[in-house]
Parts: sequence; structure tokens; C-alpha cells
Amino acid sequence: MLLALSWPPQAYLWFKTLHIVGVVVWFAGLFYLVRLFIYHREAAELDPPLREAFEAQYGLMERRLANIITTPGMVVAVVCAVGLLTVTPTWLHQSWMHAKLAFVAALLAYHAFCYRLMGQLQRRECQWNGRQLRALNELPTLLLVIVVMLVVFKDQFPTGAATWFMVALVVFMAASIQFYARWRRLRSERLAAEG
Ligand code: HEM
Repeated sequence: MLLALSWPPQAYLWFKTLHIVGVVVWFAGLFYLVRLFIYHREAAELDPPLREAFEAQYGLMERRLANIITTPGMVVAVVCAVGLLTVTPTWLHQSWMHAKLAFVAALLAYHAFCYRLMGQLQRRECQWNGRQLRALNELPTLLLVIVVMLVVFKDQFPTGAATWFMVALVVFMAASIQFYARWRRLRSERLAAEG
């Protein structure tokens, strides 16, 4: 309470502004990082000199994206979230916040897992293929939708038709990406077979 009273009047709004900026940067990084993993993984199918050049380039892009954009975005989002909770600690007693924290924990685990995959790709030890990585890239989309809904609706989280429409939209997007990748792969195989 004493802590809450000592903050300047606009502190909460500044924390919220920077929290949202941090979240946007964090997600931009997470989305692009796994897309780079897909290209990196598919470069393994190229002939040796080309493969080495592409792998080195994707490895460099991944490390820079992860360390200069994605992780700093995550740090800004989390530090400002702590600021928001410090200014208004009552949020911590509400159930939407407990749910939000659980999904954010899942997101942090995903972030750490991306680093693990990045290390495996650099060492050519990654067992995930392009299709699996594309599917993995849908997880942050789902977490994003759920967390944003929680923060907007709070304890009135909707469970009606509109929510199911959102779920269907995410599933549709994920399926479209898989189908498009499959169509592209089949087309290039056909073109290669035709000479
Ligand atoms: C580190 C854990 C996090 C905590 C403790 C946290 C906490 C908060 C708090 C207290 C607010 C202010 C709510 C209000 O004023 O109504 C807020 C706003 C917001 N948070 Fe988070 N947050 C966290 C992570 C995230 C993540 C990962 C996302 C995105 C996926 C996110 C998205 C947002 C958005 C969009 C707002 C603005 C909502 C609004 O003004 O209506 N937060 N957050």
C-alpha cells in the first residue's frame, strides 16, 4: 500500500505503455525466429557449398534476432509487468491474473525452448522437420490470443460463439500454413521431376 502511494500519478500508464511495446517486440521476434528455423532446417536439403552458406547465414540471423530483439522485448514486457503489479498489487488477487500468469509461464518456457532449438540447429543436431516447426510456430499465436483476451475481458472471460470463432480462426490459419507449405513442396518436386 505504502509502495502504491509513492508512485507518480502516471507511473501505471507508463508501465502499461512500455509493457505493450515490449510484448509487441517479443512476439515479433518469436514469430520470425521459428520461421528462420524452418528455412534453416530446409537448407539441409541443399547441395554442400550452398547448404553451408545458407546455414551460416540463418544461424547468424537467428542469434541476432534472439539476442537483440526477442529477449530484450521479453525483458521489457516482464519488467514493466512487475512495475504494473507493484503499482496496483490488487491485480494479484484476481483469477484472470492467475490464469494469465500460467499462460505467460508457458510462453516463457516456449521462449527457452526456442533457444534450445537454436543451439541444436547451429550444431546440426535438430530433429524437428519443417512441418513440425511450422506447427510449433502456431503455439505463440494461440498463447497471444488467450493472454490478450484474458487481459481485456478479465474475470468476464467469454465462452460463447465469438470465442469459438477465434479458436476456429487460429486452427484455420495453422492448417492453411501447413497446406500451403505442402502444396509448394509437391509443386517443386513435380517441377524437378519434369526436368
Ligand atoms: C509477465 C507476466 C505479465 C504480467 C504480470 C502482466 C500484467 C499486466 C497488467 C497488470 C496489465 C494492466 C491491466 C489493466 O490495466 O487493465 C497488463 C496489460 C496488458 N498486458 Fe500484460 N502481463 C504479463 C505478460 C503479458 C503478455 C505475455 C502479454 C501478451 C501476450 C500481455 C499483454 C497485455 C496487454 C495487451 C495489456 C493491455 C491491456 C489493456 O490495457 O486493456 N501481458 N498486463
